[in-house]
Amino acid sequence: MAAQNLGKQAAAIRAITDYVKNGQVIGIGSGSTIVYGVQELAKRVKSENLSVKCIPTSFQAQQLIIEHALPLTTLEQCPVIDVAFDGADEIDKNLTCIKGGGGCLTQEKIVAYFSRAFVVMADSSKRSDKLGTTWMKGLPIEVLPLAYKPIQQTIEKKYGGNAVLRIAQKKAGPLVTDSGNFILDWEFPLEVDLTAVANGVINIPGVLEHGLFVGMTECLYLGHQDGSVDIINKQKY
Ligand SMILES: O=C(CO)[C@H](O)[C@H](O)COP(=O)(O)O
Repeated sequence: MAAQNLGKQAAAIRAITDYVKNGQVIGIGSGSTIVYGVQELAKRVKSENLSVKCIPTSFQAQQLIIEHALPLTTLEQCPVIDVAFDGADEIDKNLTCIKGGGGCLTQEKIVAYFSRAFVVMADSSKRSDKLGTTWMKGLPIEVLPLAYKPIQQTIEKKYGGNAVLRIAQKKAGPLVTDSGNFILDWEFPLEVDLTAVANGVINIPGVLEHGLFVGMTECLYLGHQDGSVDIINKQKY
């Protein structure tokens, strides 16, 4: 297994071990790290005969839940989630995350927000002293397709940087999210107050969500390639 994947797996196993309890409603994030989390969850559900319900944050997450024969539910049926697990693209010391590298940020943020605990699992390469220095692909912003151009121009004019329309792979044209929208990856100037700007960006009509998760993470599990895991709680900061 690649070194980075060892870190992802170690973090995911430890997070699932610590947080999952019988009877919980569990949010399932998206990306490659959560795959290890779902594998571990399925193992525990089987071996301990746990009764849980899972809420997906994407089509990928829904498929993972189904493939592992875990019970699938919806926010309509279970509007309060006990714990949501997800990966991240970059995380700073305040446990603020950039998410959305996989294009699922809006559903991910909804599920995280309505969870009693939002737990991030990541390999150690995701840790950063300053957001934007290890994840160089920009802050993902989900927008309504009809408004992408004026939103792009407004962000660049008002806040600087480049808001790049994410292009699909193996399909001509832009990437279309699970909710039928476009993503602008905003390569922001490092000197901006990212939280303040993200709060401004969200008020532009046609912007649905951005991938900055501020004050949401209860606990970060950061896995290293030797199998060790740092557990970093919100209270530490
Ligand atoms: O935000 C996400 C998807 O929208 C993912 O959680 C993020 O991209 C991390 O992915 P990975 O676990 O593959 O590193």
